[in-house]
Amino acid sequence: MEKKIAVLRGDGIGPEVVNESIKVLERVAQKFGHTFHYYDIIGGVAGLEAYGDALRPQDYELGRSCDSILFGSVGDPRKYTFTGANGTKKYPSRKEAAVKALASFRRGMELFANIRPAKVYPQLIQASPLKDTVARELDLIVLRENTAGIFYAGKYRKEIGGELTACDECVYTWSQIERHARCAFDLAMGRKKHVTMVNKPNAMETGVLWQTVYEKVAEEYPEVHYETMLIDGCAARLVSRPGYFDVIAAENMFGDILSDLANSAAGSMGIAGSGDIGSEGKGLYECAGGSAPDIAGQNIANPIAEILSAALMLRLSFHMTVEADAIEAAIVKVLDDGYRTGDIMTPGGKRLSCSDMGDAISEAI
Ligand SMILES: NC(=O)C1=CN([C@@H]2O[C@H](COP(=O)(O)OP(=O)(O)OC[C@H]3O[C@@H](n4cnc5c(N)ncnc54)[C@H](O)[C@@H]3O)[C@@H](O)[C@H]2O)C=CC1
Ligand SMILES: CC(C)CC(=O)C(=O)O
Ligand SMILES: [Mg+2]
Repeated sequence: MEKKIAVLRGDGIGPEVVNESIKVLERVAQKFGHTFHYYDIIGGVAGLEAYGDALRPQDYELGRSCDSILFGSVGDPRKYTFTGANGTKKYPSRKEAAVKALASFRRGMELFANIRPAKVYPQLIQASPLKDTVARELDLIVLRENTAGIFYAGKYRKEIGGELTACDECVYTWSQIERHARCAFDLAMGRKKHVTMVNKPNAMETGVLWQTVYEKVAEEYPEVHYETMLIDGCAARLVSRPGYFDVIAAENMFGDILSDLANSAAGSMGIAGSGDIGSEGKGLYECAGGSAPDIAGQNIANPIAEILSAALMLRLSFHMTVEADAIEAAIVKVLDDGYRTGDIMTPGGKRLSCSDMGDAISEAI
């Protein structure tokens, strides 16, 4: 098969981990007889520095025209503020910020389903901050809504009554929730048939609408055990009984937070793969974590998150199941062999650099 992949390496550790994903994809191409064509896009802070634009319109069109996008995280808090003419710190508006590169694809391509699996690898159980007995049952998907909510509705920062004031509205439509609900129930049908829809209807009108729509869609899936849970209670249960969950369905901001929580409970953000998918089948694949500026440029990041994201691309957008399985099995083999990057806090093991971990996974395929 031939596939076109847009590659946006992004900022911080983005280029380091994306390069390892491409190494692994090339090994898959060689072994299974595929051809992947890569189309580079410079975006995020790198785009701001190169072109004064976190994502140029022509680069958005390029990404959209490809079969999928492999994306390194964007943003760098070290470069987020800049000094204004009078020496005061200034904060850019969201339109000027690096996140535009990500938001443009998510919104423009209607990639409404952000699939974020989190599971504890038995080999990494001691890396979890949770007790062994609690951690070993963690195997879930956070399905985060990706195109609406507080990230995208009415926003302002202005002076009102002599005081600097800011506002972020949270808006959801019935159809945005409905397509998300169908995706959650379909995912659950292929797993443990359990959907927990997380929101805050006791405080938010959008939460009430989420509940109404989800209840209606749930009627079409009588085999699935459906329930709602308040976001705060869900966060608590994620660390006390993570094995309780199967598919956690959440609006945008809650899903953003819970997916980091679930993956950190599983051992590290360095193993957190993620895929943003729309109804056309195309997707944007990126690790769930950020650009990790604290470890950038040292070749010590864990490439597994980005490699798992590439495997998700093969599985969900290219329907290459055997190939995706091969990547996931190679990761298990490497972990079985005791190889670890520095973020994995297990005793012993052989510490590898980011690029050596990429080599090891690629050789294990
Ligand atoms: N999809 C995207 O483009 C995302 C971008 N960001 C951006 O990333 C920047 C940094 O955000 P933070 O809050 O620091 O979150 P972060 O996820 O980048 O880092 C949090 C912690 O996890 C560690 N970590 C993350 N990924 C790792 C990996 N692959 N290997 C080893 N350790 C890893 C980091 O070293 C750090 O200690 C910000 O500008 C933020 O806006 C954050 C999340 C997603
Ligand atoms: C840069 C953020 C808006 C994105 C984020 O945190 C995420 O996608 O997990
Ligand atoms: Mg996040």
